[in-house]
Amino acid sequence: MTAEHLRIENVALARREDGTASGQFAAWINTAWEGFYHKPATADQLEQMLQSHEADARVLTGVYDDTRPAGLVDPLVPVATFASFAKTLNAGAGLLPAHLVTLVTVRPTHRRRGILRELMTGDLTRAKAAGFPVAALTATEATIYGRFGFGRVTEQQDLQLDVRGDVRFHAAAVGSVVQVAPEKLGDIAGTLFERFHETRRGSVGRQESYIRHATARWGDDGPEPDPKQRAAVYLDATGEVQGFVTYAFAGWDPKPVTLNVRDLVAATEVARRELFRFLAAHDLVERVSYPFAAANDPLGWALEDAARIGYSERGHGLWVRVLDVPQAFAAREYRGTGNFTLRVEDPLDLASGTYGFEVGDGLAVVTRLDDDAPATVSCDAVALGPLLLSAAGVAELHAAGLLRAEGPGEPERLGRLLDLPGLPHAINGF
Ligand SMILES: CC(=O)SCCNC(=O)CCNC(=O)[C@H](O)C(C)(C)COP(=O)(O)OP(=O)(O)OC[C@H]1O[C@@H](n2cnc3c(N)ncnc32)[C@H](O)[C@@H]1OP(=O)(O)O
Repeated sequence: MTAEHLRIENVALARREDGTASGQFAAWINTAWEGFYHKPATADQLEQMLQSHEADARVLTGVYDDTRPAGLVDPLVPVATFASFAKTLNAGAGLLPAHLVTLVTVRPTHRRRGILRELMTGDLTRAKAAGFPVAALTATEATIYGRFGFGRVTEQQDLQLDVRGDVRFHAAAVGSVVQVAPEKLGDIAGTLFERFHETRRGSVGRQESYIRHATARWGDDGPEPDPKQRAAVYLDATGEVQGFVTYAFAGWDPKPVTLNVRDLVAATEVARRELFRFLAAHDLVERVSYPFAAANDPLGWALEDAARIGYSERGHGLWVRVLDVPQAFAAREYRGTGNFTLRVEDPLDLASGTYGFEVGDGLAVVTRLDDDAPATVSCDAVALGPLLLSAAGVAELHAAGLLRAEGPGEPERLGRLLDLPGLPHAINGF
């Protein structure tokens, strides 16, 4: 529990009479930025942040410590920040309303006193009451959020493509790539992402900042225009736009000379391949670096020489917390026909219970049973995210100790119902 002198307050997305961001909003943003070691926001940046927060309809929470000496500290400055907003998660057979958590910071003077625990517990409880079947976040450190029932569902890594010489692809080029001014991506970027999002298991909806980045109104250094950014779109043989990429030259000093992809969204695998072919065709550049590669990126199969690809910065991507088991697991795909009973133990008591699954025709009917109904398999809340998105096979989750199956051969039988081809993947963070 936080101490009595700490106040938890909702921070309004408010403006002063002159239209600029309110002092409380400004102090909240600057505290959150300080938590991630950014410089304080300029007035223009604050306005950008306010607009994007309004577009996302974000809910901001600040924690205030009134015992700090008033002469030394502006009382509007929080000691902790926490934000959430609503998007969707592609669970495989449908898009689930998803409660997204972001900008969690606690000042060093107040850390490890239970502030995060209190904020997260209250927030997830309210999200469940509001009807969200899942919550999600992208984490700075892997060891923080499992205790709150978030399980890792995607991996992401930097892909480095060696583009020295002639990069050869198995398939002949199709369609065409057109270089465009980034501002032309205004409508295209959102539409293409929605097409990707509707088809890719594990994808999570994008916040407003992605459009601002795509159009170079925001750059790598924050919410301000970035003239370094370039853009291109891919058109298929019928002339329909099927993908876009934004990228920037990293300069002549870092070696190898690198082109950094900032965003690449393709509605088809062919569009993705052709955008990489375009990137690989840049003269004077030795390497193309792409930051959102999946654990087993398909680009390797497109190249005659897969050894041109290297990976670095392998890390966790999206973390998912199931809040409502029947609703979440009804939006997932299944295989075969059969049934099983799952018991969930949840330290926050949000998803606890025993659930019956009747699987058939690629879907499942999931119902809550009496808590003491016999279970064929049991797990803690932290395993629900990976199980929901089939981020690992049942046998792997069982061997990892995340799933406990009650009989010989049970993991294999459940795997035949639950294991899906391919891995979930998300191409954004928040
Ligand atoms: C979704 C996002 O925004 S990800 C970004 C998270 N923020 C950051 O990384 C910025 C820098 N770090 C911080 O601001 C803080 O240290 C936070 C937010 C990570 C933790 O806040 P605190 O208030 O200190 O956490 P709190 O005291 O509530 O700890 C809750 C639990 O998490 C654990 N914990 C807290 N921080 C960490 C950590 N960095 N690594 C591992 N465990 C942690 C605590 O041990 C505690 O465990 P327990 O309750 O099971 O015994």
